[in-house]
Formats: sequence, structure tokens, C-alpha cells
Amino acid sequence: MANLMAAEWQLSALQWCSAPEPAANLQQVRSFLQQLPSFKQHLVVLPECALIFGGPEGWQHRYQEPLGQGHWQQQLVDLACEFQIFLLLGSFPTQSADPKRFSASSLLFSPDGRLLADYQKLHLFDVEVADNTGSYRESDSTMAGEKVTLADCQGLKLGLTICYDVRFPGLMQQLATLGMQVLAVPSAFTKVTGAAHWHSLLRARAIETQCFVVAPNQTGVHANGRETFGHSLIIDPYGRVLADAGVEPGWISCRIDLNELTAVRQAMPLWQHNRFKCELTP
Ligand SMILES: O=C(O)CNC(=O)[C@H](CS)NC(=O)CCC(=O)C(=O)O
Repeated sequence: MANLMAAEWQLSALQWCSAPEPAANLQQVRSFLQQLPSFKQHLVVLPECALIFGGPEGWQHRYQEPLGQGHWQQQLVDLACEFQIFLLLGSFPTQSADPKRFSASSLLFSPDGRLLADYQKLHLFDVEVADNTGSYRESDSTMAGEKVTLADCQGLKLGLTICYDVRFPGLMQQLATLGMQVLAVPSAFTKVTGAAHWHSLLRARAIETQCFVVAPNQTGVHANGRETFGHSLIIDPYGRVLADAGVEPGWISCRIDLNELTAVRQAMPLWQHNRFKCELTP
């Protein structure tokens, strides 16, 4: 019975149109947190760039902080403690080895106020898109990470990825090899590429890895004119969409049972059948 209880989690994803200034976005997060159902084991995931988005060129630099230190990260620690949740800040600019570029770090905070895990975005979005931005050059401002990161969120094995990473299934296969149960894909997916690929990519990752997926996305038209797709998703390990946030600001939240992973994997043992098991790089 104790085990069964530990297998139950509440998963929530918040979605809104982030502004350039962190203070306004923090207010939004706080008001959503007040509305969420409460549950003992609750993981709340914020989108990529949740606190700082859509400012002019170079805008994120002015807010960058050392990893695990600084005013804005402390605000998230305080929220995790106040609401007694595990809180994943989709991405935040942290100092990198290159003074001209920051790392896009995904940060997991615990209800007792610790930084449990950090992950630096591996794949940078240097892509041409047929929208009003046209040319995205994330590597101008951001330094790519080097490490695959599986977080231990009080026993829940959480794969950390960010946005464009979702297009690289080799990463998810590595996370699956490490024992992933839930895949987090905090995003700022564009409206154009989202309409074409978002649901398909996320459902495929859930189906292939037989994991739950939680993917909060930005939504709407941001201060710099960039348009994001919304449709934050929670997906089960059989690929069923449990919740889709549509395009309005808001949140989705589902009670999940990690025992479902075993049932899905026993019925269809992809892991045993796979002839292409990935080798983990040290
Ligand atoms: O640069 C910033 O301000 C914040 N970062 C982002 O918005 C990132 C990089 S531009 N967005 C994506 O990765 C979108 C990926 C996507 O839309 C796709 O894969 O189709």
C-alpha cells in the first residue's frame, strides 16, 4: 500500500504568454499555483524562458545568475516552499564558461528549498522558420550544454530536456536507458512549427520511451512579435493525450500512477525487443 501511494503523483503544466520582465511572470505563476489542486507529491512545470521572454536582442543577459544563486532563482525556491511542490523552471539564463553567452538551464526546486537538479539545453534552435521572426539563432546568445540529465524527484525519475531537444530522439533513448519515468519538455515552440509538429513529436516520444510526458509551452504574441503555439500537453506512456491546454493562458493538471509504466511495458516490451539499444557515453 505504501508503495502504491508513492507511485501517485500530480503533474501540472502552466501556460501563458511570458513578458520580458520577470516580476510580471512571477505574479502569473503565483496566481496559477493558488488555483492548482493540492497533492502531497506534486510536480509543477513552467515553460521554457518562463520568467524572461520576448525582450529585445540580448535581453536575457541582464538577468543571468550563477547556477543555484541569485534573486530570481530564490523567488522560485520560495514558491516551491510556500506551495510545497516540486517546481521545474523550464529554463533560466545561468552563467556559462563563455562571458558572451549564458546557459539555458532547466532548474528543479524541491519543497524543502533545494536545487535538486539542473540541465543545460543541448540542442540550440538555429533554424529558419516561415514566420515573422524568420531566422532563429539561439547559439548567438546561448552556450549548448554537454550532459544528459535524469533528475531524481523524490523517487520519480524525471528526464530533463528543453523545447528543440524534443526533435532528437537519441536523447530520449539515453534518458530511457537511465530509467526515465516522466519526460519534461518545457518549451517556447513557435506557432508555425508547433502547428506542424508539436503533438506528433511529443506523442512519439511518449510512445517510444513508454513514459509520461509533461510539456508546458508558451502561448500567444510576445512583446517582440514572436508567436508561440500553446497546447501544453500531458501524455501517458501509451501516447494518449491526458490534457491539452489549448491556446489560452491557464494550466492543466493530472493525477498519474507510475505503476502504469509497468503495465504498458509488460504488455509491449519494447526495451527487450529493441535491437538498437544505445550505449551511454560516460
Ligand atoms: O531564444 C529565446 O529567447 C528563448 N529560446 C527559445 O525560444 C527557443 C530557442 S529560439 N525556442 C525553441 O527552441 C523553439 C523550438 C521550436 O519551435 C521547434 O523545434 O520547432
